[in-house]
Amino acid sequence: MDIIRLADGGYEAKLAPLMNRSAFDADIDRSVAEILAAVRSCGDAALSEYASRFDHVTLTPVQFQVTADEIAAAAGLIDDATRAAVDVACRQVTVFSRERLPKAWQFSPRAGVMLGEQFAPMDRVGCYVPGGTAPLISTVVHTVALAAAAGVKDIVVVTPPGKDGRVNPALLYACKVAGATEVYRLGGVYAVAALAYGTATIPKVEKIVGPGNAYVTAAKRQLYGEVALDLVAGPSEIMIIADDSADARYIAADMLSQAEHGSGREQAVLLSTNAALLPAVAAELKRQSATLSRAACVEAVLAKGVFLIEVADLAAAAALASRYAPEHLELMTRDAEALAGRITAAGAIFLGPWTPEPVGDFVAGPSHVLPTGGAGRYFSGLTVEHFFRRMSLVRYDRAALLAELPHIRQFALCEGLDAHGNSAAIRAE
Ligand SMILES: NC(=O)c1ccc[n+]([C@@H]2O[C@H](COP(=O)([O-])OP(=O)(O)OC[C@H]3O[C@@H](n4cnc5c(N)ncnc54)[C@H](O)[C@@H]3O)[C@@H](O)[C@H]2O)c1
Ligand SMILES: N[C@H](CO)Cc1c[nH]c[nH+]1
Ligand SMILES: [Zn+2]
Repeated sequence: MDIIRLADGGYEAKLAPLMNRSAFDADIDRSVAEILAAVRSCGDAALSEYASRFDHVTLTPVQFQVTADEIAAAAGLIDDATRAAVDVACRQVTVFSRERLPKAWQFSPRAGVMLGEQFAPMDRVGCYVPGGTAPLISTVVHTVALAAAAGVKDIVVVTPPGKDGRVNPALLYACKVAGATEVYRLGGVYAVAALAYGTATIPKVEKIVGPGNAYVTAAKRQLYGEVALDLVAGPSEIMIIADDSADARYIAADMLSQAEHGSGREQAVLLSTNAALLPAVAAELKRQSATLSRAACVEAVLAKGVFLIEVADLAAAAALASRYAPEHLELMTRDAEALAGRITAAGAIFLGPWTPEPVGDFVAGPSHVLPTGGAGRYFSGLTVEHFFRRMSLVRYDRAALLAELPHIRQFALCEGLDAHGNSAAIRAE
C-alpha cells in the first residue's frame, strides 16, 4: 500500500499498475472458450459436469431449476429485517426504473415526413447473480426489478448453488419480490453458456445481463453476438476524490467495502489534494480491515489493489478519474456538485460525506450493475432501457418522397444498386 506522489514526477510509470487493468487474460479466455464449447455441444450433461467441478455439487438436469415450492418457502426461512430490506430496495429500484421508462415519440423534421421511435420489452432475458464468494441478494434486485419494470415476460435468474446445492433463501425471496419467473442453481461460465445457447432444460434467452467475476465477464465477452449483452461488469472498484474536508475513517471504510468482494481483482483508489490524509487513510485501512470477517479477501486487495495518490489539485483529480473511469466514484470534497460536473467517465458518482457507495449497492435506486476495468469510458450502467428493443418509425407522403427522389436515385447509382433506385422511382410514374 504505497503512497504515490504525482508531484514528484514519473507520472505515467507510477500510474501504470492502476491504469493497466484490462479485462483480458489469455489463460482465462482459453478455459472459458473450452467450457462454452462443451456446453454448446453437450448441453445439460456438461452443466452437471461443471456444477460438480466448479461448485462441488451433484446435480441432475431435473434439479437445475429451483422449484416454485422452494421459492415460496424462502420467505419463511428469513427474518423480518431481511424481508424488509429486500422489499425496500426492490421498491426503490423499481421507482427509479419506472421514472426512466422509454416512451414512443415522433416528430416532423420537414414537410410530409414523420420520424420517431417505439419500444417493446424483450421476451426472455437472463440475469446472472454472483454467488461464488457471497450470495449477492441485492444483485437480484438490481437486475430483475429492472426487467420487470420493463415488462419482460420471462426473467430467468442463474446463480451458483451453495455447497449443499441450495440457493440462499434471501436470494430466492428477492427473486420472488423482484419478479423472476425461473431460477436455476447454476453459476459461472457454464450457466452463462446455458442461457446463451439453450439446453434441453433451459430455453435460450435473448439477452444476458448482470455482473460476475473475471470468468463470467470473459464468457459474456465471448458470447457477444450469440446473444445480446449488457456491459462489462467485473470485479468491483471504488475511487474517492478527497480534499481536506474529508474524514479518513469514512474513506477507509468505503474503500474496504469494495475490497471485500472477494475475487482478489477489486481495486480501491484514493486521490487526495491533502497530503496528510494519505497516511491517515493507510492507518485506517489497516485498523478497520483487521475487524472484518472477510479479512483474507481484503488482504489480497490491500496487497495489490489499493492505491493512495496525492494530486496537485481537484482539476488534476477530475482528469485522472475520468481517464481511469471508475465503477464507483465518491466525491468527498467541499463542493462535490461542482466537481461532479468535471467528471466525464464513471459508472456512478456519489456526492458528499453522507453518500457512502453501499447506498448504491443496496437501496438508492440506480442499478449497481456498472462498468469496470475502464469500460466506463465506453459503457454505462444497467438501466431499464437495456430490456427494450427500440424500433425507428419512418413515414413519407408522396410529395416528400418526390422531393428527395433525386438523392435516393443518386445514392443507388453510386452504390450500383438499381433496384434501390427503382423502388423509389416507380412511385413517381
Ligand atoms: N461491476 C458490477 O456491477 C458488480 C456487481 C456485483 C458484483 N460484482 C463483482 O462480481 C464478482 C463476483 O464474483 P464471485 O467469484 O463471488 O461470483 P461469480 O458468481 O461471479 O463466480 C463464481 C463462479 O465462477 C466460476 N469459477 C470459479 N473459478 C473458476 C475457474 N477457475 N474456471 C472457470 N470458472 C470458475 C464457478 O463456476 C463459480 O460458480 C466480484 O468480483 C464482484 O466484485 C460486480
Ligand atoms: N459493489 C457491487 C458492484 O460493484 C454490488 C454489490 C452487491 N452486493 C454488495 N455490493
Ligand atoms: Zn459492493
